[in-house]
Amino acid sequence: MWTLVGRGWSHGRALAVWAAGTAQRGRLEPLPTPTRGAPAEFRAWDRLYTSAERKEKIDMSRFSVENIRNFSIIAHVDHGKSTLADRLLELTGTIDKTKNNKQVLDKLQVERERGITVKAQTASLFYNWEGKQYLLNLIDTPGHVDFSYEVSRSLSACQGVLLVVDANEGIQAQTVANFFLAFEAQLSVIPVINKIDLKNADPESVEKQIEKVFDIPGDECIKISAKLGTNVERVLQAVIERIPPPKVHRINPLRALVFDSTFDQYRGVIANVALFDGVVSKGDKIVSAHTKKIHEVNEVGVLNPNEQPAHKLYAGQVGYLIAGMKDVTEAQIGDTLYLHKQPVEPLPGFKSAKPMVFAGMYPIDQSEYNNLKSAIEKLTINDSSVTVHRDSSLALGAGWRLGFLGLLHMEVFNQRLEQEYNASVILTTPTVPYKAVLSSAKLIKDYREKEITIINPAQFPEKSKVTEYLEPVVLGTIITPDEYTGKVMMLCQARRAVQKNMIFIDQNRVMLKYIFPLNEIVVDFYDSLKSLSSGYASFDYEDAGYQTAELVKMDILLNGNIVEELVTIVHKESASRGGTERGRQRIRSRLQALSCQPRAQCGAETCELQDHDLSQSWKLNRLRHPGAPRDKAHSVGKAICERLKDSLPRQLFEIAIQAAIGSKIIARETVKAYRKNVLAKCYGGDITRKMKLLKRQAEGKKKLRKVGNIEVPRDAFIKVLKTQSDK
Ligand SMILES: Nc1nc2c(ncn2[C@@H]2O[C@H](COP(=O)(O)OP(=O)(O)OP(=O)(O)O)[C@@H](O)[C@H]2O)c(=O)[nH]1
Repeated sequence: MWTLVGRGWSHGRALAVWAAGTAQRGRLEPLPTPTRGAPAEFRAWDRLYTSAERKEKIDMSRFSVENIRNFSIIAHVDHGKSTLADRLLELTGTIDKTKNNKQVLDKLQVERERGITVKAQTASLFYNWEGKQYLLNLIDTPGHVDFSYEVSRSLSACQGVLLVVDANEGIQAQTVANFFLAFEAQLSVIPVINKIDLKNADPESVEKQIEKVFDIPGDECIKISAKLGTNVERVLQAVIERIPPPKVHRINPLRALVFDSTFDQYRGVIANVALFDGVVSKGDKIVSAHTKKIHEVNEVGVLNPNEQPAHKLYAGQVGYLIAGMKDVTEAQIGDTLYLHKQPVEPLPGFKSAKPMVFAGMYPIDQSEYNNLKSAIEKLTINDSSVTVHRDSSLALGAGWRLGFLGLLHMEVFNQRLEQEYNASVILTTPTVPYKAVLSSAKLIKDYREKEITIINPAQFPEKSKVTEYLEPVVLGTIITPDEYTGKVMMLCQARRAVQKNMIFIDQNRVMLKYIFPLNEIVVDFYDSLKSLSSGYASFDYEDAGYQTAELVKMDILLNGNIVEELVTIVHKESASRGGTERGRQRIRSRLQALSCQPRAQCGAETCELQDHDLSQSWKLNRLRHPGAPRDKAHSVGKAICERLKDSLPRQLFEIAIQAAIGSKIIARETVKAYRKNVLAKCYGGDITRKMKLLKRQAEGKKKLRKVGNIEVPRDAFIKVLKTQSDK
């Protein structure tokens, strides 16, 4: 069905509109799989017009509160949430059943390219069962730890969840984290064991794991294959039977929670709302509890899964609302909306997301500053977990320091800026938020606080100004097959982690809990864990506050000039100063446990330590291998110099890359100069003439080296810290 037909639309007119839209926006957004049989290209055109112009409004009053179920699908990465959502959309007739329905709710280009969900998506399904028509509001959530904020927000609009677990992989770290989010929100949990069609599927043992870890009786698990559609109908029935309807009152004044929002450049903010009380319709004057600003509602509706305008939205329902909000301050996620002159007690809202990594973001060209500013503002409406502070750098000009929930989140945000807003940026080295406790009353007065948070390493205060430094820590959960436990523990110790707990979740799978310094896991811990466990171990973490740490600022210099954007804060391990006898004793006993000898006595070509990140096991290394890096700062400095060397293009002059702590150089690499063959034209000839030419070339290079501007490529900053492929 092509919705433009019958409304005075001709193919020609539609084409003109398409052309205008394309020219204005530069390109069309990637499209979800066409629904209701519409050709993909036509679905693009209909985005240019308000939903009201092209669709009949639906009457939502036919769904009484008792016939509404609001639920999320939660799971570990790749356990099949979006595939299950596809089947539920098909079963309820929301989309046509075609072979092309693959992760229909993953609408963003970045989601399609990376094959992961990064943004929670809502879909309202209409389903007839036992003679009653039900409204099932489904929210498909991301699985990756960086996007768990999306999960917790989605849960606020729900009364239950489908907890999907892969029948082959079993319970993984994000399964545990997501279960506890739902449990703490007191939601009904329906365990769904997916992928039973796989050859190695073992649904019975996964059932036992669910019983043991979550205390849910095994017979409550529904075993399905989302891919083949096996038993998916039972999931819908369980949603109706086991998830309670929302507890709301339609006769009370309006109380709507904004749990998500997106930005449309033609219509402004589209707020996703869950109505806890009352009714809302077009023309209503609503007030934001946060800004107290009054807005007139232009459109309300449900997502089916595309926008479907409705006459009204009623308490208990989940839908969208457009009210002419144009900027980020007017569209706060967690805000409560109420009717003008009918104030209500605001809903609790959400804990704001706590950024885990910060990085500087600058326009490639300063003339692009305003465009980039507006793009960042619009994208932060779509992704409220990003924090933005203004910043500037000598080399890169005016920009911002942005806070993200992890490195993947940072990369996805960057990719979305490029794909959705055509904005290219320079991103600087990511860092975690350290703290420093200031030592003197004068400093405290200057900074206006005793404890400052350092989100830019260039502003790291010297040791003389502080009484102590603090680093952020997280509580990490690792689930691994038992055979890898030893290696996993070694890796954790090398990352300065402290073990808190260890339990067997079945005969051969272990769940480990560690307190990690955030800095140790944020970049490549996950990759190391995956590689040492042949991909079987999974990892999730949550904030656990701060701990005292010995930190030092490490500068990176290119031909003697500090690259401010690459300044790094590193942990200075006690052993760098030789360590204590107790420390050395502990290391010896660890070596003993590994049946390994210290230093030169270790004759093994490969030993257990070498299977994982050797540079991180520096303490043990030093004891075993003479010449191993002396401390953490040395190994980090060396690694940064090496990676920078790989990403810097050769120039006409030599480039010295150095890592320094204060005035002490701790690592050095050299990028050799291109060498023009100045002797090419000398056929035979006098040796003194050749020497003269070579001398002149050397002098020229010396001069060039002094004035030469070393260009650091845009992606070099990320490459410097990130050695391996995407998480
Ligand atoms: N064999 C089999 N494969 C499945 C099944 N369900 C999902 N898959 C596959 O598993 C992969 C991941 O599926 P998704 O639905 O994207 O998983 P997800 O949990 O939504 O992933 P994220 O949103 O990135 O966390 C895809 O390749 C699916 O085709 C199933 O029942 N059987």
